[in-house]
Amino acid sequence: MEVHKGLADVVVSETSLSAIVEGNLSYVGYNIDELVEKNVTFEEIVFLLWNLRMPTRKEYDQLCEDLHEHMALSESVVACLKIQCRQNLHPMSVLRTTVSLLGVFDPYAEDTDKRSVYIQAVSIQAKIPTIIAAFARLRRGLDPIAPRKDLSFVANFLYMMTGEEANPELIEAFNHVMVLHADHDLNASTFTARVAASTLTDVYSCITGAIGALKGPLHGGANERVFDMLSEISESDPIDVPGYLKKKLDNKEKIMGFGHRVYKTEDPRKKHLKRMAEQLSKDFGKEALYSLSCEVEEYLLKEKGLIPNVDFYSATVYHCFGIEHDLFTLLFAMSRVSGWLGHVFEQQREDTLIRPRSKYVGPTNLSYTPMDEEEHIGGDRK
Ligand SMILES: CC(=O)SCCNC(=O)CCNC(=O)[C@H](O)C(C)(C)COP(=O)(O)OP(=O)(O)OC[C@H]1O[C@@H](n2cnc3c(N)ncnc32)[C@H](O)[C@@H]1OP(=O)(O)O
Ligand SMILES: O=C([O-])CC(=O)C(=O)O
Repeated sequence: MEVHKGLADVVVSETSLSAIVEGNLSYVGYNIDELVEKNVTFEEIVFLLWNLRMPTRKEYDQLCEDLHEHMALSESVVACLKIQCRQNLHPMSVLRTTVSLLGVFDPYAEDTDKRSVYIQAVSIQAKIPTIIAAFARLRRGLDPIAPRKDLSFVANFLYMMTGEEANPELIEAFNHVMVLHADHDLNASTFTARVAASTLTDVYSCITGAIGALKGPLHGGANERVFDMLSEISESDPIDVPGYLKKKLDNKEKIMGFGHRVYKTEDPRKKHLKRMAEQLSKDFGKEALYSLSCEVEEYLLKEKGLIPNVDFYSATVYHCFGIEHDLFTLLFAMSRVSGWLGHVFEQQREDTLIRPRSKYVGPTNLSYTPMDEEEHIGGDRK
């Protein structure tokens, strides 16, 4: 039995959502560079990933209306968010639990007809920004701000965070970040969502599992750790980028925001995020953070041939948006849920249980001895 550790390079399904070909990333055939350059809205990407084509004006307006209709949180959900404002509970755990809770309050959560599944998906997609913004405010002792029907998905999120309408440049930049994070082949959280969907479980269960997988530091959780690392370097006296990184590499520690299972030369999202990080750091007086990031990138490329992944410059971008660093991965989830849902639909259509094999390497031919008998072979039960 050949073992494919980490399923590296194993193709386990077909998809029409996103493709990584020769270092380029496309969604349903549209290169992300063009989607960013032409300012395609995040709502268009949501439609694209769920329907495998771009919307007509009528379909687009309908999706925006559906999202607006489902953005608000019930009092019960807000009450549960308040309970979760205790220290030491990671915000990604709050998001995971709250999305699961949405299923508890949805009377149609177990329905599997097309319309119900669509409403479940729209409800999850629409409520995630409201959950994040409400939690961010509640834990600071502030009241949540209700979403507005006249604002786009991105503008609404920024508004709910602060109570003020963001300026158009900021909305455009945030929209780019959302577009860039929407889907990415069979990454770990998407795979989690698809494995769950393959058992024909409900949509809330698929997305709850995916959030849990994205939280990990080897996946989406890396963006938060990137910020921790940059802060640690910049707070040290004297600042010694090569010394800091060399020590980590010598200790065989992974540098967060670097390396990728698929990309070995360049992550096509990086150039966009780096450009945004440069611009936003100028706009918000965070140039030192940006130049430190560049120094880290240069050192790791030169010394180890390591390349930044999507999480590296997104940390600087999110920081410039004024987002607290333990919320960074939640912003990733707010975008990626569009891809997860598209993959759940695709997996439901495929209708095949995902169930790989493992190679057994444990002990064999043991003979059972009841625990109360004196002579025991097993250590703990002696
Ligand atoms: C949205 C996302 O999920 S993007 C990824 C976010 N995760 C991170 O940024 C965490 C840091 N990165 C990593 O841990 C890895 O690069 C992963 C998990 C992303 C990919 O891992 P893999 O595909 O398994 O690559 P693998 O671990 O085999 O790396 C190959 C070599 O590069 C090294 N390497 C890879 N990434 C890093 C890193 N970030 N820091 C130091 N060394 C690294 C490995 O140690 C290994 O070296 P070796 O051949 O001398 O043993
Ligand atoms: O594809 C991966 O393994 C990780 C990644 O970059 C993503 O999920 O965006």
